[in-house]
Amino acid sequence: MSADQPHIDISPPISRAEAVAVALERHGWCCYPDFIDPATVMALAAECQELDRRGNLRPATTGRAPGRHAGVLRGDRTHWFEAPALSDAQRVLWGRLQALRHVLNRRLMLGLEELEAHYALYPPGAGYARHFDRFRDDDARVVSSVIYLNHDWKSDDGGALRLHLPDGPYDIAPRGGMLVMFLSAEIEHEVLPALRNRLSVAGWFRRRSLT
Ligand SMILES: O=C(O)CCC(=O)C(=O)O
Ligand SMILES: [Fe+2]
Repeated sequence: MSADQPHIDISPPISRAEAVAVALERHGWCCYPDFIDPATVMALAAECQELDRRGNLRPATTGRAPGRHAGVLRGDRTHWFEAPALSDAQRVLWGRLQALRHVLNRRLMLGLEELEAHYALYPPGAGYARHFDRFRDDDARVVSSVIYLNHDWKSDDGGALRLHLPDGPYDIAPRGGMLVMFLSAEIEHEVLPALRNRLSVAGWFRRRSLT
């Protein structure tokens, strides 16, 4: 290679985070199995279940207005991560998501300044109707992420995340450790009801709000 040739290093192995950034740029979404290690997934699942046993998961709302009725739209119960007051398991996941934020900013120049995340538990039969993650009254959400915490999920347990892509619907089973990411303003999606509890951490990478 001559000295004046630009050298762009895209040779493998690229990191998982970089693979996610490349896929996001090309397709607007991506899914990455086993993105989070099984021990962390187990610890997060145990914590989510314990919070639910203690009544600390609350019926989810939609939009920013507190208490906005969501009952017909979504049936999950949630608990927000309250950084910097994070549990050990939350801190591991938070670190991975922040690392991802830096890579997305470096590779895609998205200007993502903040992260917000919550546990979500969908009891059997609960779903989330077709929607976009970007609110009408707040355009700060740029990239959505979901990490699933479900051990040994079977295809007939239901509970798929259905992405509505230009080519048609695409279903992703919520298997433990899987990361799904997509552009919040562009990919419409829904959660199909499941036969068993369906656990996850949903997160949003935000830029400074323009509205
Ligand atoms: O849990 C999922 O698969 C997606 C959840 C979702 O769409 C949301 O919380 O906005
Ligand atoms: Fe969503």
